[in-house]
Amino acid sequence: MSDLHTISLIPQFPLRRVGEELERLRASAPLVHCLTNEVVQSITANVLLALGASPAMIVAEAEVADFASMADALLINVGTLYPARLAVMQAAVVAANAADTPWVLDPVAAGVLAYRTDALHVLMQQKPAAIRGNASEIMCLAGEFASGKGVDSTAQSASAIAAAKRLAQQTGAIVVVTGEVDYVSDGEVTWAVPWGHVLMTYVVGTGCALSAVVAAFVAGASDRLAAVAAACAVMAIAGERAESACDGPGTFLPAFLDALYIMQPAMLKAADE
Ligand SMILES: Nc1ncnc2c1ncn2[C@@H]1O[C@H](COP(=O)(O)OP(=O)(O)O)[C@@H](O)[C@H]1O
Ligand SMILES: Cc1ncsc1CCOP(=O)(O)O
Ligand SMILES: [Mg+2]
Repeated sequence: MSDLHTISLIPQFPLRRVGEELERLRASAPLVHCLTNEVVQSITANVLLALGASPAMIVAEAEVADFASMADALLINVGTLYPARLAVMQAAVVAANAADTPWVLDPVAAGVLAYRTDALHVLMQQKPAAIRGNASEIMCLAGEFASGKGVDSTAQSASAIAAAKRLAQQTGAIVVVTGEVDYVSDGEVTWAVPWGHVLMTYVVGTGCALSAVVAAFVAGASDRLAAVAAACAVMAIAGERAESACDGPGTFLPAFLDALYIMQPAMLKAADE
């Protein structure tokens, strides 16, 4: 089947379900343990707070296992990986799995460098609830010969749909490949999440912050596929609204945080009626 035919058959995730999932997140205000890179600490915490979740960046080796056990979800982002950080991430993942804390993997720059790619191949076998990456990253983890331009993708998300499905089947995780359209798959069912704006790629950390939002939505979710798709939709819709209220990257970020904060579940639910 051609790629174009496959894409045309992928249904759009319904706004009604986005509203329901956002309502659930706001009611539970999940505590999200973030082990992420230095570049995006602030945008990640601010995005989670604007949405109604509680971020905490607990990084000490002596504390991560305990905190991963008490958090509602854990984020592992390898953007600025080095040996001590990897050891801390491994300890957090083991503790999260022991405590049934769902965790999300952001494979920043998978395929670009051997050290992080090898580490990611180990991490992805440790039962992440979700994996969120751009097209180059997802294709690499799925076993294709792919390499981005540093942390950025050199491929379109549509060209990584088959890779996302395969990676979901291999790992048991919900897999998201982001780009102009995000695709979210459990290996059987795949949703398309449109909206968004290219200006989101001119502000560092929108992808990393999305992975933290995926963790927040996965916390306590009874339908993980829907939770992850809703996370993507909320970010994309906020990106689109922020673009229409800003002049460029500098004013995008505050407008984006405002759009997340004022997003109303009831309006999303009514939009499908
Ligand atoms: N061309 C685009 N048009 C609309 N939204 C986009 C576009 N590219 C990326 N996005 C959005 O930006 C966010 C970050 O995605 P992406 O740039 O793929 O991740 P990363 O920053 O990890 O490379 C996602 O919410 C995605 O939907
Ligand atoms: C620029 C950079 N360098 C290492 S991690 C990082 C942030 C990447 O953020 P994102 O994947 O959200 O674009
Ligand atoms: Mg990224």
